[in-house]
Amino acid sequence: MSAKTLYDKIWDAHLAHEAEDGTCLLYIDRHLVHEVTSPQAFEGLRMAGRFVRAPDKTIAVPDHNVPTTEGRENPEAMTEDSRIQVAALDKNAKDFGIHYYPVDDVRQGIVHIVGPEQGWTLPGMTVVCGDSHTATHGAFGALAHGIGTSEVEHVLATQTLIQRKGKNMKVEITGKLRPGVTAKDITLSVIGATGTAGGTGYVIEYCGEAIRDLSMEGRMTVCNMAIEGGARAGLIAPDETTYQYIKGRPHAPKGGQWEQAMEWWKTLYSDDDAHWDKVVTIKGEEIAPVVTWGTSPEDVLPITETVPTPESFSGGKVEAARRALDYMGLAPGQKLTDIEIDTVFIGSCTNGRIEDLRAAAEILKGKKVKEGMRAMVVPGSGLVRAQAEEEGLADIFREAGFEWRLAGCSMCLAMNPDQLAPGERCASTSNRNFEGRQGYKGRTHLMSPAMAAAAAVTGHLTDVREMT
Ligand SMILES: CC(C)[C@H](C(=O)O)[C@@H](O)C(=O)O
Ligand code: SF4
Repeated sequence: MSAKTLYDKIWDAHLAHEAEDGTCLLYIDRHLVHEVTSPQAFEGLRMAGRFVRAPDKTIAVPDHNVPTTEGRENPEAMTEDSRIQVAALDKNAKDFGIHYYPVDDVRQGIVHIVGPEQGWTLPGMTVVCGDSHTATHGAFGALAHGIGTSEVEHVLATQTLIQRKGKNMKVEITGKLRPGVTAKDITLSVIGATGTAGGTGYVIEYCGEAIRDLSMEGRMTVCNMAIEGGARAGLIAPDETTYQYIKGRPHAPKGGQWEQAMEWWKTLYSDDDAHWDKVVTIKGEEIAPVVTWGTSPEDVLPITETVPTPESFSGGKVEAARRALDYMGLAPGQKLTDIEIDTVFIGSCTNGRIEDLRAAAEILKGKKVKEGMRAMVVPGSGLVRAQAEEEGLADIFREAGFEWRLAGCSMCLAMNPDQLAPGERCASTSNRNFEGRQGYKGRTHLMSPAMAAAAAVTGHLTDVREMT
């Protein structure tokens, strides 16, 4: 048998059919559903008189539209569009008998945080969700594809997905990270190096010592942004860290089933002589705490740098950079640490997990946010929130002047009440800095939770290494 990558192995184990032209039918183990991309899919089923093929493998949770303030169960708290989408998910979950975490359930949260937390996401699985950041689940060594609404309907009805096989790309992060450098800096630096199209057509497997050293939270942060690098999915081979995280979670296998699962999980690695279509290697020691300066996740630089001149780029990127600087209200040559901010958002499926909150609280302990700063922490799930309260993190945030919110996508995207006003500038732990992403004419700088906390205190983008 020829050598295989981890991607090849999971793919082959789920291949139900391959047509002559290479179109394949993959069996899907887990289907995660949120309120934005599912209403038409369920409507399609209803109109065709079909049902959900595997309701036990289908898990729904509202996250994008939900307000993050107290009293949010009240329909009045939402815009009409949001209300309709959330009400549709409520009804569809009940009508079709799928697993559901409604807005008043402590387990509710961002779909990509809830899935792993509840033990739905397991190594070697195929996972889909009508959401581009499904890549997050790849941190468990699961093949996780973001899909569109028509595909959501197809998976609901058949538990299969039509796909073509992607190419294999290896991203190796060697050695150790330096102090102050986190998973977010890894994933942003990879995109900085490869560009937002660098992964197009590929499934990326992240490996190397710096990846192995990451917690599951950190690995999820890395895989979450595989999609921003253009890849179809991101993967990390499971190991002891993975098994420890999974063990005992509500839907994780137990007893004999655990042993059986482990037999399969232990085979989930890329063979030494497997073929890679593309390889990128980055030295862990050379990664710095980074921030984005522009309107694409690839517009990333170490915090010690200055805003680039558009002419320093080539091709179409010259004009793109000019436009980005204009939108961001920045001047070439300006020190990144001189950029003043008025808003801080800590949360999202990239950085809304307990470890992220711990890292931010560590910086904020005994400090106050800069006067006039609007700073909020939005835990990625109700359980993350509860744990943070138990650990005393919520008190640290509140005492520092942060708002302590309920779980949801929140200010990661402008689909709910948490938004930037035109011209506002945000230090954000989310994953996208596109024009208008956090609100019309809002300006976003992406960074790690520790860096965002540091900026909240000083009022400008800050090198977290100077905050101790
Ligand atoms: C709303 C949803 C379809 C979208 C996605 O696919 O990623 C959102 O989660 C995002 O992050 O932009
Ligand atoms: S937190 Fe942001 S990136 Fe993640 S699913 Fe929600 S909107 Fe998308």
